[in-house]
Amino acid sequence: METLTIKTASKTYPLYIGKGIRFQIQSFIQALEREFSSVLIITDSIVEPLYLKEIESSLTDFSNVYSYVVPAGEEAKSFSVFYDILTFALEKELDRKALVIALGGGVVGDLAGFVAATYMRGIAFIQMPTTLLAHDSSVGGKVAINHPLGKNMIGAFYQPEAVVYDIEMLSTLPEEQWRSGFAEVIKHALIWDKPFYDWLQAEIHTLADLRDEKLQFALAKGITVKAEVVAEDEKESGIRSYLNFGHTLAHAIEAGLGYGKMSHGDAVAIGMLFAIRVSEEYYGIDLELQKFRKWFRQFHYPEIPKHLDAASLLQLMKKDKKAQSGTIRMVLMKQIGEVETVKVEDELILSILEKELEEVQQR
Ligand SMILES: NC(=O)c1ccc[n+]([C@@H]2O[C@H](COP(=O)([O-])OP(=O)(O)OC[C@H]3O[C@@H](n4cnc5c(N)ncnc54)[C@H](O)[C@@H]3O)[C@@H](O)[C@H]2O)c1
Ligand SMILES: O=C(O)C(=O)C[C@@H](O)[C@H](O)[C@H](O)COP(=O)(O)O
Ligand SMILES: [Zn+2]
Repeated sequence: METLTIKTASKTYPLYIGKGIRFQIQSFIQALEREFSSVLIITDSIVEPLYLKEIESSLTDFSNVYSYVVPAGEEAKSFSVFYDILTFALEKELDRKALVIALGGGVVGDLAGFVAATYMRGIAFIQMPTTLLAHDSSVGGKVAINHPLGKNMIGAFYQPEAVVYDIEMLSTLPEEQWRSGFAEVIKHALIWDKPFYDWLQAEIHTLADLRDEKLQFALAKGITVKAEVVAEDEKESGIRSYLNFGHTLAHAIEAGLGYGKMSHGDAVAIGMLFAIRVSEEYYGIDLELQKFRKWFRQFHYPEIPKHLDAASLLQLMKKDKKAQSGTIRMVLMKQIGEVETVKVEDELILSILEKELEEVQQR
């Protein structure tokens, strides 16, 4: 097991990563040296039959352990599910000393974290990520639910007490979730760490290459990038926006298609290629987009859905949280490992979106 330390302006907490460590959850809670009155585990309907009992039975010190199971998938990051969990917590008379455990992927982490952030104005929570993608979502304290008009529009910055990442649980992930999560690993390398990107290029040719030591190495590297960024800028007043590389278009695609129709990571992969293309035009440089496309194709990321329309995507991109006074701000790449967040004219975005859609329609 490795222990990383996540330092932010509001809180410093441990991230434990290793195989089989879910069974040690009780000792990780003891290490917090705090008294908790009860535990509320929030999980989803796919993770529940796989891991919930193991976690419940490992919580040996508590007599009050409650579990709440939400439907699997992005649709659970909704007002109605959020409200139902709060109702459940109130009915069970959870008090301010209750502890929430988010057992699941990014959906459960974001949702349960937002429950913890708002219940009685904030109670403690622990992230127990179960997906590859959640190496990103479980760190840094962005918690949120979606609005039909935009992704993660209602949320908070609220850090967990600890992250317990048992990567043995990734063994049950379906192929498309490995692909989705790997997009955020690539993102972390692209925005911050060229040697890590070179290592990924050299070592990871198919998703099956992400095994054992390579998996833990890649995750620890990705988490380290995220940790370094949020250590400098917890609440996204500056460089934290780099973590949004690829997300301006990704979130527009997710909202435009309807939440859950395309995985977050697939949308981010499309969004990163788009951001690289915009960067080439914006800076007048050659970033060798075709090489990125070729590498991404090896993992079978989808293309931009051809039935989407450029003008509607542009409107959705204007709702992005980085936008200012109706002007889109995107994270663009100058070279691998170096990005910046800049205002981009609608005309440039629209023309590249139109070209992308035309090219996909012709294939
Ligand atoms: N807060 C952040 O900083 C941050 C960062 C990145 C992404 N996100 C958010 O995270 C969400 C995506 O997270 P995700 O990709 O983990 O999606 P997810 O939580 O929906 O999980 C993907 C699927 O895998 C299933 N699953 C989870 N763990 C499993 C396991 N161990 N074995 C088998 N199946 C399992 C889930 O039930 C679900 O069907 C999006 O809502 C995105 O906006 C947040
Ligand atoms: O942690 C961050 O900051 C990120 O931007 C990480 C992203 O991968 C993640 O999808 C995040 O939820 C996006 O945040 P948002 O503010 O654009 O909703
Ligand atoms: Zn993301």
